[in-house]
Amino acid sequence: MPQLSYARYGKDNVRVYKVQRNEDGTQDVTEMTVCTLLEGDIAESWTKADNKNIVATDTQKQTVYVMAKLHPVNPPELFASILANHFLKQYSHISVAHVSVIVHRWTRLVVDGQPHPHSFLRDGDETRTVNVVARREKGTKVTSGIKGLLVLKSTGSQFWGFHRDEYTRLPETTDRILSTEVEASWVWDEYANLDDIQRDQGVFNETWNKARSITLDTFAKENSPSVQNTMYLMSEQILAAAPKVQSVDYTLPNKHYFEIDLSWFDGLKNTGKDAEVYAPQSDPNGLIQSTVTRDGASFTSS
Ligand SMILES: O=c1[nH]c(=O)c2[nH]c(=O)[nH]c2[nH]1
Repeated sequence: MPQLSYARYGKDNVRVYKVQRNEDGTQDVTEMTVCTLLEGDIAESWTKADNKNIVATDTQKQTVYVMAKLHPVNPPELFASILANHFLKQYSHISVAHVSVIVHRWTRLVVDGQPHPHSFLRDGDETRTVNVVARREKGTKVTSGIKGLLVLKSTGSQFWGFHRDEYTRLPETTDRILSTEVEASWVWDEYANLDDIQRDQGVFNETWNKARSITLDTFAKENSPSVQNTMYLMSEQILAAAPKVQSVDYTLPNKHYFEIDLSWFDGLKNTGKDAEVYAPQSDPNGLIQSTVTRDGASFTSS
């Protein structure tokens, strides 16, 4: 007999914008994309065509809008937790609520040397990410992150001493271009309830800013021996800076820039120390991933 061994459902790509009108006449804006997914006593919709326990995905979407009106949307960790816990409170047959939030950049414009009160710039595709899983009677797991942060350094990166055998063609290098699109996330110690998350709300923005600076500073300053080592140094520093973070994940593509031999054209020198013109590669790319946990924390790869 086939069995429904896992099911969840919800609304993805719910786009929400909220404005905050401040007393001094300035305005703040937040634009986000939300995904909600619910688990619980819902199997009979799949197996018996009985929808009585189905909170329609449209209802979930309307709830996102109502919660965004009734509650702060910043920090996104708090908003996602409010939303997830609302689903558990409102629907006794729902046992797990997953909420993810992607916050898009709207950076205040500087006009005539002054921050403009109500005009903003989309300065890049980088997003702030939050993933919350609230389990009935078990607490709320919050994961925060950065995605789409594209960086490049034109020197200060090496890669040598790697394993060589009959399949190896890559030469060793002590000076190469390093470029990656940072995806980083950090998992918070599990929260027992929404009040604890509310109490901690200041720490989420602070940690996001620190994680972003650590990522950028380490990328720029280290003479990197490998993407692997660089991401480990970043992870260690985030754990040191945020005592309530239990683990840090990085996913870093290695976006290659190939040297071009132009010696066929009048003996032009464009390799090694003479390399100036390179061919950026869209694919394939290296892909380096790791999870760094605090001492004693266990981890099983999925
Ligand atoms: O930093 C790197 N790590 C690797 O594992 C690797 N492999 C490769 O071809 N280039 C690189 N660079």
